[in-house]
Amino acid sequence: MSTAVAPKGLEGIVATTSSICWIDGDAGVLSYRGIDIHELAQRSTFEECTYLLWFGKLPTATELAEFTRHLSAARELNSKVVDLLRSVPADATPMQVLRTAVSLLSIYDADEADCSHDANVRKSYRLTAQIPMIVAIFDRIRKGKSIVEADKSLSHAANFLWMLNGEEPSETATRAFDIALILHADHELNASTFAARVIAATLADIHSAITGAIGALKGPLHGGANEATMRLLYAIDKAGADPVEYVKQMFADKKKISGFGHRVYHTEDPRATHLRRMSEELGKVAGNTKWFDLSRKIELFVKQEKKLNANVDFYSASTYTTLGIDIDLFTPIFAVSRISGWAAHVIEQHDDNRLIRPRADYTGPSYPATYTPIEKR
Ligand SMILES: CC(=O)SCCNC(=O)CCNC(=O)[C@H](O)C(C)(C)COP(=O)(O)OP(=O)(O)OC[C@H]1O[C@@H](n2cnc3c(N)ncnc32)[C@H](O)[C@@H]1OP(=O)(O)O
Ligand SMILES: O=C([O-])CC(=O)C(=O)O
Repeated sequence: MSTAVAPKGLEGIVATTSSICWIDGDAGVLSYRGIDIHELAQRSTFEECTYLLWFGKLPTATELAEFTRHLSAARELNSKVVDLLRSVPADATPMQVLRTAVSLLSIYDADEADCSHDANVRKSYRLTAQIPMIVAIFDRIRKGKSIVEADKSLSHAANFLWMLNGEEPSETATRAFDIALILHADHELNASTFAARVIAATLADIHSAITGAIGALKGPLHGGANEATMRLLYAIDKAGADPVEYVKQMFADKKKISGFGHRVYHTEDPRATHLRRMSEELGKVAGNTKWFDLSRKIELFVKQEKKLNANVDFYSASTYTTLGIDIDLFTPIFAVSRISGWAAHVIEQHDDNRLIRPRADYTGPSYPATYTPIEKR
């Protein structure tokens, strides 16, 4: 066995084969099953991308209609899960609640322990339909509003906005949200997907894998960075500060700027290109480009000073704020989309499984260390 130690954080290590997502971090290319993300963002829908991720090809019109019907039919939540959403403290964060509710879902899922391909696909439909429901229902409960029933005639994006706001979303908001879902759907072996695959590789069920993935997504170095970005924008705005001076001070204090940098991209994150445009366009439609303008000033300065590019989380912050979405829903909304990629990876892992179990380079006391009896320590 090789004794070479992998680079810290496993940077650059190829840990598995996968046919789902291909990234060229130097050229700024992201593709789902080989299809460029720019083309998908312009021409596809979240439903079609999810089909592509799960089944490895674009659907025919009949296949897409069938898939969409299955996905919307799965918009059902066990009443025990709704009871949980009612019983948690109103100040619980939506990410805490989502992680807990997805874990609870497994108890009421008829296929829970079945890790066969077909059972995984059935559970993937359910999880993909249920995660947005959990996010929307909890948000309404904590605000003292009545729950809005799912509308099975609406698209995935429109139904989420409908259940969240209780009013039919505009076409502009629905399409913007759908594009955001497309952009966030998968990203190869990012931390949450890798966590999901490690869990799945023990032959644990998909709910366990997705519960773990949600836990990994929550961190500010990963999906939590979209919330952290918006908190930064609010802090600058509230202080009435010059964004460049504010960020300069953060650099001086050795603080990281959320929404910048990436382990794989060494150039523009192709998803940021779309989110930047959406942030600006939605701001213009809403008659308020304040958050876009502030973001752009920060982006130009960070790029100039540190050669760091905005990642997917940077402009999703101002985009979601302009869509009227609360800050602590940003990371749950990442999960509303990423469930499609997580599911694809769990299915792929279970279809050709081997336990994932690397080694550690031991740096503790040398062996054999003395066991001193407790009374002599
Ligand atoms: C969906 C996603 O998960 S996208 C990523 C979301 N996360 C963020 O936006 C959080 C901010 N960004 C970061 O923390 C990092 O860029 C990560 C976590 C995304 C990538 O991390 P790594 O590949 O491990 O890079 P690492 O953190 O080692 O950074 C390398 C160097 O760039 C600096 N750097 C990287 N990102 C930033 C940043 N956002 N702000 C300031 N400096 C940064 C580091 O301080 C480090 O500098 P040093 O070599 O002088 O110590
Ligand atoms: O790939 C990564 O490390 C993080 C990321 O951009 C994502 O998960 O979308």
